[in-house]
Amino acid sequence: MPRELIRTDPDFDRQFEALLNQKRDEAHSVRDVVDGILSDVARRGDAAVLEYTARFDRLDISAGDLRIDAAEIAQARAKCDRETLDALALAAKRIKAFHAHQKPQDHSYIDDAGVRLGVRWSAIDAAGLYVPGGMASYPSSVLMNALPAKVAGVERLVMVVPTPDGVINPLVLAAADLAGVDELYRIGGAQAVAALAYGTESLAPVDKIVGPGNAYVAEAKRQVFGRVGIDTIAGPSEILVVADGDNDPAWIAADLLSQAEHDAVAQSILITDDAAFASAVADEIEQQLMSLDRRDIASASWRDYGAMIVLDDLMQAPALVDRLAPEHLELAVADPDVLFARIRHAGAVFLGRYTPEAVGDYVAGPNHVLPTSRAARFSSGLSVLDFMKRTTFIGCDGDSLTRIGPAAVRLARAEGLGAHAQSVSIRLDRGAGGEDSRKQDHQ
Ligand SMILES: NC(=O)c1ccc[n+]([C@@H]2O[C@H](COP(=O)([O-])OP(=O)(O)OC[C@H]3O[C@@H](n4cnc5c(N)ncnc54)[C@H](O)[C@@H]3O)[C@@H](O)[C@H]2O)c1
Ligand SMILES: N[C@H](CO)Cc1c[nH]c[nH+]1
Ligand SMILES: [Zn+2]
Repeated sequence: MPRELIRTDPDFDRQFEALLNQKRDEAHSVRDVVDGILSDVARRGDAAVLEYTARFDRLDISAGDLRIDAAEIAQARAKCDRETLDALALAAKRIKAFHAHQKPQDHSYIDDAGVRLGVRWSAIDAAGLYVPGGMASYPSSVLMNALPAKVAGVERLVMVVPTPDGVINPLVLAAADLAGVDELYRIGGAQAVAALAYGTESLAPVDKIVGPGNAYVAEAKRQVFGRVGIDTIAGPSEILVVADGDNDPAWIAADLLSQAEHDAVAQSILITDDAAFASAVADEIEQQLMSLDRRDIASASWRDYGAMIVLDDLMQAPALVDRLAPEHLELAVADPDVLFARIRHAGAVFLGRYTPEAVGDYVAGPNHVLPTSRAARFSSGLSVLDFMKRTTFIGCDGDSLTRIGPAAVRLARAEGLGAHAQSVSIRLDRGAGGEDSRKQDHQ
């Protein structure tokens, strides 16, 4: 049974704290296993990747088969039905349009001292896109990973996806083709993250690795950070639904199960102000589980990590939501904006009874690669900005250096860094601001 927390219970605060501290994806064993895989791939390259692929994905191949070639992609595309390809194209169009709005502008200005200052944005050269594939296949995650990178202007898009038993959903390859992925490899887990970070004989390293995945993938990204960039840690899925008693319990049950079915360590939480509604949702979940294909996964997730929280008043919800900082937050109430205005920490918010989280997983437009495990307190979902970085620039002429340079000299001396002081003062001493220096200014 999932946890039940009642606001009026004297033990509520302790129980809520325990819910917050429940660990789903940070087991020590995962950390050590990943550490071993990363160092092995760094040392032995393809040979190690092939061994782990045989062990974890039951796929015995040679190095020449790691990459998925254009012919296999074309064959896969041909196997997809027209309606599904059309749905994929609609999703791609909407995702691209939303992300196009995120493209940042360069800017520069000349300040009061006459110094030219600014910021220039540029794309990273090569991005590694992790598309999960262990327990389900995610064509939608191909689009969510690749399209922001394309909008940003990344030149080399390298996608990895595990193919358990050698099986791959053709729509995953069709999505990669549609999104303009440059290289595809049939590998997953920590070994794929290692290959992207360190490079192997078959795969040149990338600059940044993005994308969701299970606990092994999330931990591998944590461990390679620094050698390469990473996006947020998007681990096992989560949903928090804030719902009043006017909802249909079947709708809310379906929403909670939509994320529970991702992973036995996914988490679904209901917050309501109506105890009878909470128990109707719980009954409905048991009903719906019976006919769900992925009932084993979903019921394990609901049993072990599910929770129902009953409050006296839904206006108590925002403070709890902010502490939970969920990946997805549904506000299934008549006027969601009242609660939304009071909430700051959530990866993505779904407003009103007619916005199920699943519409955001596929076609709404915003990214579904979102921070999990309370990382929404300090990070955001995948965006165009994850594939770009800023370079600042500074341009002094003789006059402006004369204005701000003396303070730099003084601070450099205060830090005991004589060469720093000298590199500024030498220019001031030789007449910055004077006739000769001005001739070379701003060329
Ligand atoms: N947050 C998001 O945006 C988002 C989006 C989609 C999916 N997800 C999440 O991604 C996850 C996908 O997980 P998945 O398992 O289906 O696919 P996955 O591709 O993340 O993981 C599969 C890989 O895990 C590795 N692995 C499995 N067991 C292992 C073990 N015992 N030791 C070492 N490595 C092992 C294997 O290498 C395997 O190839 C789910 O948790 C789902 O909720 C999150
Ligand atoms: N809900 C997942 C993110 O947690 C994304 C996804 C892809 N397909 C279905 N769902
Ligand atoms: Zn989902």
